[in-house]
Amino acid sequence: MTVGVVAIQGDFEKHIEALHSVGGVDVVEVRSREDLAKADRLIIPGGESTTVGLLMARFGLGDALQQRAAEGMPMWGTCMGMILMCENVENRSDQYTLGLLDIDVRRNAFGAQVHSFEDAVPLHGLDEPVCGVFIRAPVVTRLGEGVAELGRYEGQVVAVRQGNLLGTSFHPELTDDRRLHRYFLSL
Ligand SMILES: NC(=O)CC[C@H](N)C(=O)O
Repeated sequence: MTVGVVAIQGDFEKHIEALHSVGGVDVVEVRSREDLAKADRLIIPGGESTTVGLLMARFGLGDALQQRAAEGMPMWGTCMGMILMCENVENRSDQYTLGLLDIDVRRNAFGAQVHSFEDAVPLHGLDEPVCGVFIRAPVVTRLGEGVAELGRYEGQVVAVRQGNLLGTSFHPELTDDRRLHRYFLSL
């Protein structure tokens, strides 16, 4: 199995390290349609969603991603990745998104970079909570019919699944807990 990690900007190297520590998969950095063609599933990391969205649109990677998602490719967006996968950014409605997850999000919902924090987040299907690292994190403000809520923090939805598509507000790649990476690889 080859896992693509979008490597345009952001903390993609942390996801690549996490995948190597889980083992048993090949990893490809995805910057172009050609890179994407080598991948069986895809992680979109944390970063700056405005910048990465513009570059994805410009290089035609966005269209290719939409096509692969429609064909059933498992994809997981963490923080920026979930923002890019959403239908609409509530507090920035002109922002380019891929519209893969039938959700709306609010960006920077817990405040600025200096308000970054870690805390325990209980998730459906996991016995023990994960350590959620929230860095200018979004929350999900609307869930479409086919979208399952996987977890909340302070009453806000911070993890969702829609078929093979996964979104988390926080950054599991910045912890040593690999349960979510394993879960994603099992989809
Ligand atoms: N850690 C992150 O990915 C931050 C996301 C960033 N606040 C954005 O809106 O793009």
